[in-house]
Amino acid sequence: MEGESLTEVWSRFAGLMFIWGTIQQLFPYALRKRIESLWHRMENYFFPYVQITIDELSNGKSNEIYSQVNTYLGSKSVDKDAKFLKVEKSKESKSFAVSLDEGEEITDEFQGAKLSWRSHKETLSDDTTGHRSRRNNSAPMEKKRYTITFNKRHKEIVTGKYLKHVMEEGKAIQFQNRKQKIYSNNCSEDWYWSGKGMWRDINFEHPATFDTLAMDPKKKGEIINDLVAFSKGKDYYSKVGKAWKRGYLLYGPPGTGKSTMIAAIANFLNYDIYDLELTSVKDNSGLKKLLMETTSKSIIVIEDIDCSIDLTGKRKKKKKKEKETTSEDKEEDSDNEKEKEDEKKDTGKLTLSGLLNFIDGIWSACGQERIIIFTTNHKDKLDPALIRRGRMDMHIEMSYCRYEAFKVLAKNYLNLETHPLFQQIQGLLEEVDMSPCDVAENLMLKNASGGPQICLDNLIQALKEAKMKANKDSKQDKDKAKKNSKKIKKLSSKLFRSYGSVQKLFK
Ligand SMILES: Nc1ncnc2c1ncn2[C@@H]1O[C@H](COP(=O)(O)OP(=O)(O)OP(=O)(O)O)[C@@H](O)[C@H]1O
Ligand SMILES: [Mg+2]
Repeated sequence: MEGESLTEVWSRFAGLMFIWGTIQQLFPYALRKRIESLWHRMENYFFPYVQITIDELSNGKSNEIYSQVNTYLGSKSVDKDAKFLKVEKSKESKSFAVSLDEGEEITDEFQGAKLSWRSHKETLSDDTTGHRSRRNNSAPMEKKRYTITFNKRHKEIVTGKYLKHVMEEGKAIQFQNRKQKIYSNNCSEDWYWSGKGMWRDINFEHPATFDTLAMDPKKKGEIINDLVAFSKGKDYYSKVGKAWKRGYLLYGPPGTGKSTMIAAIANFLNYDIYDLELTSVKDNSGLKKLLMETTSKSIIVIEDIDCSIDLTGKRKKKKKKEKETTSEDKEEDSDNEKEKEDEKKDTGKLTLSGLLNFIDGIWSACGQERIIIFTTNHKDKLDPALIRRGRMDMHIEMSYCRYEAFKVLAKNYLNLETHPLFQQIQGLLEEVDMSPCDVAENLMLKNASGGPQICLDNLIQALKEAKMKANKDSKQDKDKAKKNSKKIKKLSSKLFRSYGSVQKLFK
C-alpha cells in the first residue's frame, strides 16, 4: 500500500468487497457466516479506514457544506502543492476563488488525524439517470462530490470537530471574499432588490479607512481596540449572557467625519451596512420586520437621529407616572383613560419605545455580531433612554480639526509629513474651530500646476479669515450683551424709582 493515497486504497478495497460479495453467495449459509466474521476481523486489521462523501447537491438543492468544503480546500491547495487547480469568479465575489480540479487529491491534518480529500466529477449519461440528463438540451448533467478518507479511530474528531472547523473556515473565507453591500429601506430605482424583502442593496465601495480618518490618534486607537474586542467576542458575549451586539453614538458638528467613520468601521470589519431611514418606517412592526431581515456581521446605521422622527419621550411620562403616589382614585381613572387613548393613537406609529426595543429588546438578538450606530449633531436633544450605556455603549465625539487630525489630512491629501508652515497652522488650529471637512477642502489640489505650498497657504488664509470672523462675532456678541445689560440696568432703576413713588403714595 506504500505510495498509494488513502482514497486510492479505499477504491481498491471497495472493488475487492464487491467481488467478495458476489463469490460468497456460492457458499452454504453456515460457512458463509464464519467467513464473514473472519473477513470483518481482517478488514479491521488491514483496512481501518472510513470514507465520508459530500455531494454538491442534496435533494436537488445546492449543499451548503459542499460549497464551504470547496472554498476551504481551495485555500489549502495553495500551500499543499496540489497540481491541478481551478479558478472561478462570481459576480458576488471580490476576487477569484481557487478550488481542486477533478480527481485531484490533497491531505490535511487536524488534532493528530491525517485526512485525505479527493474531488470527483461524474458526467451522468441518459442511461444512468433513466431520463434526459441534459440541461437546455446542451450540457450533460454533472455530479460533483468530495470524499474524505481517514482512520476509523479518528471518526469522533472528524465528525465532531473537524467538519465544523472546515465549514467555519470555508464560510469565513467566503465572507472575506464577498463584495460588501450597503442596504437601504428608502432608495431610488437604480438600487437592486436585495432578496431581503424590505431592503434594497448596492455594492459598497467607500474608500475611507482608519488610516485616512483624521482624528486624535489616541481616540482612534481606543475605537479600533473596541471593535477588535467586539468582533472576537463571541465566546465572551455568550459567557456573560449578552446579545452579541454593540452600539456607538457618533456626535459632533457637521463635517467632522461621522459618516466617514461609519465607512471606516465597515471597511475595517468587512461588514455590510444597513442604512435605516426612520422617516420611511411606518410603525413599530415595520421596524421589527426590517430588523428581522438584516444579517449578522453588519452595521445598522441611523443618521441624524435627532431629526429623523419625532420620538417624543412617552416613556418618560410613563416613568414619571409610576413614581407619583396616586391617592385620588378619580385622578387615577382619568390618567388611565388618557394612557389608553395615547396607546391607541400610538398603534400604527413609530414610537420611542419601538425604537428602544429595536436596539435592545428581545428581537434585537435575532442576528449575531451586529453594530448599531446613531449619528447626531445635537447629542443634548436626544432622549437619555435612547443613548444610555448598554444601548449606545460608546459615545464618540467627532470634533473640530486640531493639529493631530490635520497631520493625517496633510499626509492623505498632500503626502506631507512635515513642512515649515505646519507650526503656523498648528497655532491657528488651536485658536480656530474648523471642521476636518473644511480643512480637507483647502488641502485639495485644485489644478495640476498647484503644489502643496499653495494648498497650505490657502489653508492658512482660510484659518485667518475664520479667526477674524470669530473675533468679530464674539465682539458683536459682547457689544450686544453690554447693550442688554445697560438696558436691564436702566429698566431696573426705573422700576426701583416707581416702586419708591408708590411707597410714598401709600405713606
Ligand atoms: N475626520 C475626518 N477625516 C477625514 N476626512 C474627513 C473627516 N471629517 C470630514 N472629512 C471629509 O469631509 C467630508 C464630509 O464628512 P462627513 O460626511 O463624514 O461629515 P459628517 O460629520 O457626517 O457631517 P454631517 O453631520 O453633516 O453629516 C467627507 O467626505 C470627508 O472627506
Ligand atoms: Mg454625515
